[in-house]
Amino acid sequence: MRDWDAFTISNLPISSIDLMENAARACVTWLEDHEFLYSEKFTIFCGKGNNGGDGLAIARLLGERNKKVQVFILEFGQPGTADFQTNLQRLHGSEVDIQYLQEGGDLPEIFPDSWIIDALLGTGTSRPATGRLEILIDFINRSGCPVCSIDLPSGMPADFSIGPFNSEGQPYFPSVRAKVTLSFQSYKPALLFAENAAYTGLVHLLDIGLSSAFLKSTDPDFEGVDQEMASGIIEPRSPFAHKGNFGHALLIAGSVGKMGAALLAGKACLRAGCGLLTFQSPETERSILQTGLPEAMLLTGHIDANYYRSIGCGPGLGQSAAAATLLEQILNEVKRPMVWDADAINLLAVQTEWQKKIPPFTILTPHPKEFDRLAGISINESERWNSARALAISKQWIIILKGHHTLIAMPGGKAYFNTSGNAAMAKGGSGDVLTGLLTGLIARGYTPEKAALLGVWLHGRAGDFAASEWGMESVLAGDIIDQIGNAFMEISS
Ligand SMILES: NC(=O)C1=CN([C@@H]2O[C@H](COP(=O)(O)OP(=O)(O)OC[C@H]3O[C@@H](n4cnc5c(N)ncnc54)[C@H](OP(=O)(O)O)[C@@H]3O)[C@@H](O)[C@H]2O)[C@@H](O)CC1
Ligand SMILES: [K+]
Repeated sequence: MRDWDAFTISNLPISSIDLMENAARACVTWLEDHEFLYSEKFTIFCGKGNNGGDGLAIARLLGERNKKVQVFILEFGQPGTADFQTNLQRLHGSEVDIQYLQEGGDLPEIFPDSWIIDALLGTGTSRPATGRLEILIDFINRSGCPVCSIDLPSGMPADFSIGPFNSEGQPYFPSVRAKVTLSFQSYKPALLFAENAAYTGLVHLLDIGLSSAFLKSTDPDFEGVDQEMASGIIEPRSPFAHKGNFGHALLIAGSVGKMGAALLAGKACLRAGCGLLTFQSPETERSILQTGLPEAMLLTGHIDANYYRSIGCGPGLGQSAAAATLLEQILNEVKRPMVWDADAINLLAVQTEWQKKIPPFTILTPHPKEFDRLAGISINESERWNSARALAISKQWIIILKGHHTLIAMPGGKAYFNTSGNAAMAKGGSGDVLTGLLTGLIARGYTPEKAALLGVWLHGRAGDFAASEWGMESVLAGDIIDQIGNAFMEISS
């Protein structure tokens, strides 16, 4: 982010103070467009870095709109940054009340019915808050006033989880609890971790005019998957092709009582566009599969695994000895990337000698608990993300770590986070849909890397369409499948 700022300042005719003004204006415009400006009073807490400079500029702009504004500047024992000082001078000419908070001094008296603007610390946070800063963060959190944090909730480091949490529920990094966080230009990793969400509140990204040339000139090792990226991956379906051109997928899925998972994966697999689908499932469950998904075939005997263009393993498979034998046979025969999920991953965590047989670029789709079984327990989400990235490199697997912002860690070291999807998808069966979709996309001809990015995006967008039809509480995994077509059409047009 700092490199991006510096690139913009040296390549665009814009100074850092003007960039700060852009940032403050973007915040106030957002506030004007939302309920915040119905409030007449604002209490603004500023540090002495550039985040505090943003707070001072916001104070001036709110003052110009005839709002009642109090500013409290926390003395860190350092002079402010140059842009902080410039904004302090600009503010001195206004009606805004400015007070300084000293180490050891009294806590401030604030308007009880104001909104708090939190501009104590931003991306410069380098360590857990202590002393006066920690006391002030606690004071803000107990004030009962709604809080709007600028760039990041103060105290939250830009790249990490604020946890682990102690027995009283206090995080290792004491942080402001915001109702809304207005962040500049791009997601900081901290804004993506589910365990930080109670502190970030709703996150809104604001465009402050950072140079797009910078993004084109670099290949960041961490990037968001968005509609533009998904549209760039999708390949049109040739009008001259037949079903054999779109690949034959094999799903090793289902066991007694868990055939629903197999069906969900199978339907999603075919919705991904592949030509043919065969299940390897228990013979006794034949009628469920053939009634539930007549488009698919069923295999109960020996598998010639190399016949299939893609293989997905795990949905509803269970962890029986028979399932383990089947997977071991697959591992001994198959040399091309597969998709492994659910019980296949749980078995892999136990049968550690299998791990070296997993073909490179195989996609694994664990949820956090499955991942911890595979890679060891992480103390927080940022550690888990780092662990997933390291495992993807060391094993040459593609790891899709499912979550609110699903992480996609590539064997080459690059990682992506997904920006589609919603909490309505946190229900049984949703993961089976993703596994089927990924298996179908590989059969359809996408490389595993492209299938991972496209599949995760489509799955999330289908979930978004399903949530807008059924509401956040009532989406079923099958509803996600029904919307895969709409998600495809959105990025194909
Ligand atoms: N660059 C630009 O053009 C633009 C930047 N913008 C804004 O700038 C923000 C980044 O500004 P920044 O780099 O000055 O960092 P910021 O977070 O304000 O403070 C760092 C200071 O805090 C200190 N400190 C750290 N941790 C601490 C702790 N626990 N307890 C106590 N002190 C602690 C740290 O001390 P140090 O670690 O060096 O000892 C340093 O003195 C960014 O988030 C955005 O809001 C926008 O205006 C857009 C244009
Ligand atoms: K802040």
